[in-house]
Order: sequence, then structure tokens, then C-alpha cells
Amino acid sequence: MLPLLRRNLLQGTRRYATAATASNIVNIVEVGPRDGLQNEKGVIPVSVKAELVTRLGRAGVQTIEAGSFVSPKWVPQMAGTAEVLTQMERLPGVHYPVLVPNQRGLDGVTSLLATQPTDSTAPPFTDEISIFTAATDAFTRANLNTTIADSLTRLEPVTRGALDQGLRVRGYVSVVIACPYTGQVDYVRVREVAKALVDMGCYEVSLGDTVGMGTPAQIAEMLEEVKKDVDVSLLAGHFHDTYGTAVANVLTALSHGVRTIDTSVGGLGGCPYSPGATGNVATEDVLYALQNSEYKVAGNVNGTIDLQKMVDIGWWISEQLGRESVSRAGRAMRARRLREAEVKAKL
Ligand SMILES: CC(C)(COP(=O)([O-])OP(=O)([O-])OC[C@H]1O[C@@H](n2cnc3c(N)ncnc32)[C@H](O)[C@@H]1OP(=O)([O-])[O-])[C@@H](O)C(=O)NCCC(=O)NCCSC(=O)C[C@@](C)(O)CC(=O)[O-]
Repeated sequence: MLPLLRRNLLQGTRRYATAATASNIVNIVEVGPRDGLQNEKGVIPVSVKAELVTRLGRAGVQTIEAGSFVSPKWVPQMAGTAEVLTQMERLPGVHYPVLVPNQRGLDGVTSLLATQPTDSTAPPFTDEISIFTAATDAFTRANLNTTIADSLTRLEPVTRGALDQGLRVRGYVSVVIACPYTGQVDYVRVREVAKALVDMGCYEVSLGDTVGMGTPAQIAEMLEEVKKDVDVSLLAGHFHDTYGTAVANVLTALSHGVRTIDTSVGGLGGCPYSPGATGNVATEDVLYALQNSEYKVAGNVNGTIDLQKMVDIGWWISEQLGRESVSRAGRAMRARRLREAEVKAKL
């Protein structure tokens, strides 16, 4: 326990001790620029991706997953992440994690960091990587071309290498409820993989309902299983909204002591290896749902994240992609604003 505690302190883990003493502060990890955009069919210019990250930072988001150092043959939309990191505005104290699947990905991050002038007072291009695996071999094969066991063996030296150069490491476990290839998932497997990632050195493990099929009852059961081996303060929830249960799943996770939630502005996204899955729960929907609740979302605009700005960003990026925002709160708030403007214009 002690080495783990020390490592988490070093890595600046999002903090509180146990569910019983959990604070009411909710941390948002905005994954729109990565999970949101990775599934797009068309090519998205680097300038648009960089502007998206910049806008999210200005809206008060404290952690923004900025892209991936993965094979462009596997996920073409994430090509150019190094350029995104150099072009976007980087704000002090804001984390910009990037997804890394292997040593080659970490080498890309290391090379980029080496180009940062040593006398620069600007925040680093990034201070965090995210590694990822899954709770089934079938999904791991589709996503990483290997098994769970091999992925963990590969990721161990990557994690060590990242920690050695002072980077924080976050872990993902995909398909924690259902797998698009093998169906219902064994939550014991989720617990084992999550524990392996924590033991490896991850300061936090994000549990992904990749397919977006999970119901609140299933999320609760899965979390209670994982919590047998992993302290809830080290867990995050990552819920896709395919069946419309994502906000309910967020509330369930919070009631089970989870205090970090991955969200995607405008409800962008899907997973290239989970056919039919829709985007992550929309950031705007989570911010809206948590208003006037016992929870307070952490952020850098008046101590929180600016919901109106997020609605505008959700619409802006959706229009860049040639469609409308799918955030329910984003749509309703914009419609209301337009209606009010019309009424005012008639006066
Ligand atoms: C891991 C590999 C590379 C294995 O793929 P592989 O084909 O077994 O690997 P390889 O070593 O044979 O490499 C294939 C080619 O990719 C290159 N390559 C190899 N590595 C890199 C790298 N890091 N960056 C750039 N290029 C790379 C490598 O050099 C080679 O190029 P070639 O010789 O053919 O020209 C591949 O499977 C991969 O990139 N997978 C990433 C898939 C991915 O990004 N999925 C989406 C993210 S996960 C997700 O969305 C779920 C999550 C996190 O959101 C949570 C949830 O919702 O559940």
C-alpha cells in the first residue's frame, strides 16, 4: 500500500481516500479531441483539432485528452497529434494526456518533449500518457492486435519508461460491461485487468463501457466487483451513450464513489473497433445533470467548467464535422437561446 500511495502522490492522483470519505468534487476528463474524433470518416485538419483543445481549455476543462500516438494505419484520424500538441494553447495546470499503445508511441512523445526549449516557461506539450487494454481477448485483438496478457506485458515497460521521465500514466480498460465480439463480460476479469494497471503504475484506471450498452444496475455490479481490489479513488467512469443510459450510468458511478468521469463535448465519438457504438456521454449533458446537485464539477472558470461555452464548443466542432451537436442539453440550450433572441428581436 505504501509504495502505491507514494507513487500516486508523485503522480498527483486525483485525490480523496475512500468512498466513505469521498469529496463531492467531480473531475471531468474531456476525451472529445481523441475518443471523439478518432472515429470520424473525413480528414480533420490539425488546426481544427488544435483549436478544439484550445477552446476546451478556455472553457475551464482541467484534463483534455489531446490525441493519440497510435499507428495511423489503424486510426488515421489521430495522425498529426504531435502537431496538435505544438499548435494548441497550453494552459498552466491543465493536463493534456495522449493515448499510447506501445513503446513506439512513447518514443514519439519522448521525441516531441525533447524539442521543447529547456529555458521555456511554457507548460510542457504534455505531462501524461494513457495506456489501454480491455477485459476480453477478442476486443484486445481487434484494438491492439494482441491478447490481454500480452498487452499488459508490452505496456509494463512503457509505463515504467513514462514514469521514469516524470510523466503521469492513466490506464483504460475497455468493454467492462459487454464486448462487441463476445457479449456479456465477466466483471472478475475487469477487476483483474484494472488491478494489473494500477500495480503497473497507473494513477487512475478508466473503466470503459465501450459499447454503451450498460445499465445503471450493471455499472453498479461491475464497480462493486472492481472495488474489491482497486480503491475507488483510483477509478474513473467512461460511458458511451449508445442506449441512452450514459448520464444515468454517470450518476450511478458517482453514487458508488467514483469521482472522475470521461466525457466528450457535443457527444462526439464512438470506437473504431466497436461497430455501432455512439459517442461518449456528452460533457454538456453531465454538466447540466450535476447542476444543483450534491456534486461540484472542478474547473478553471469560476472554479468549474463553463456550461454555456461547452454548448458553443459542441456546436462549433459538430459544424466543423458537417453535422449537429448530439448533446441533449446542448441542443435544448441552443434552441432556447435562439427562441429568446427571436422574441427579443420582435420587441
Ligand atoms: C498497437 C498497434 C500499433 C499494433 O498493430 P500491429 O499491426 O500489430 O503493429 P506493428 O508493430 O506490426 O506495426 C504496424 C505498423 O504501424 C506502425 N506503428 C506501430 N506502432 C505505432 C505507433 N505507436 N505510432 C505510429 N506508428 C506505429 C509500425 O511502424 C508499422 O508500420 P509499417 O512498418 O507497416 O509502415 C495497433 O494495433 C494500434 O495502433 N492500435 C491502436 C488502436 C486505437 O488507437 N484504438 C482506439 C483507441 S482505444 C479506445 O478508443 C477505447 C477507449 C480508450 O476510448 C476506452 C473505451 O471506450 O473503451
